[in-house]
Amino acid sequence: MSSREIRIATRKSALALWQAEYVKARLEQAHPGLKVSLVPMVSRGDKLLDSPLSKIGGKGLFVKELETALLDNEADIAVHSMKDVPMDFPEGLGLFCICEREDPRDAFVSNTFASLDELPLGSIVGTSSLRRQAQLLTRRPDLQIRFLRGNVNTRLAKLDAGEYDAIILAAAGLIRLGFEDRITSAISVDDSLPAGGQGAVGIECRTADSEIHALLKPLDHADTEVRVTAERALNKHLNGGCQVPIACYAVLEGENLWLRGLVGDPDGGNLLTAEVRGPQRDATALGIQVAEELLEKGAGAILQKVYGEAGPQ
Ligand SMILES: NCc1[nH]cc(CCC(=O)O)c1CC(=O)O
Repeated sequence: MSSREIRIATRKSALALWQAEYVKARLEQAHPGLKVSLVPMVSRGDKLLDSPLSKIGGKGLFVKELETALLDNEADIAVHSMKDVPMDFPEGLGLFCICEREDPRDAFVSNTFASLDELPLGSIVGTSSLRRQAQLLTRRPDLQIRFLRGNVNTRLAKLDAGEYDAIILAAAGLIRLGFEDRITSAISVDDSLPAGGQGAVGIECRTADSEIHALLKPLDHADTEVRVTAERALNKHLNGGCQVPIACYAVLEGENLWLRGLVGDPDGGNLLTAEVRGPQRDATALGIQVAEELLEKGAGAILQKVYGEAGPQ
């Protein structure tokens, strides 16, 4: 390999930096002697942490600055949480690597109560995810959902300050940042179906940079890739992402893939579900099939209501 350096564009949040450092370490391990550096940047989404994401232009905000750095040749790769990566890439960029998935579940975090089931009537739960809210309120219509954004540390601090009886976060983020002991209980995917791509890290780079593609190869995780491919196909067909009340989760069963999808009214009480089993090689078609089934069941009206309030994602 050449002696060129790989520059990683990354947001400055603790989780983004952890993920960038993780990719740096994996690249250095796979290619001894390779030079890898971080190019930290502040995204517009990071500057507007107090507004609901859906109201300020969607999660694409976090990705745009990184993509501009790639296109301007100020960096070579961008490391993303797969659940935050929009479905379509700008001309000249694409996703060229998906790393092994961490725990994909949502985590229940509380200083007082052991699990969702033990929350007293009317408890205050912090989350700003419409996906989590829809599933929580369907199961527990008595709960009061309160807005909660900010990075993982901020969210934990708000819980510790007593603003909430419990909060819901992705287990993966907590584990990566060394807060695994804050996970009071992991919520089964049967009770809170994750967001597409949750727990997986992906790497975006220039389509034409075949030298980088080759260097990224050892970080590919085939099982994760096929699962996330099915989940993203579902999301894409529904025009969604993690700021809309869409959940989807794929697992492998030998040669087959089992994909579950869900669209829920954020106010609770109306959860539409669909699932399919089929060959792994049909991952994209299976994602579209589950999305179609959700649309047949009325997902369009729920999503229209959300998009209507927030504008397109
Ligand atoms: N939406 C923000 C976000 N993007 C990725 C993660 C966690 C890590 C992951 O899912 O890979 C989180 C935090 C959360 O949802 O609690």
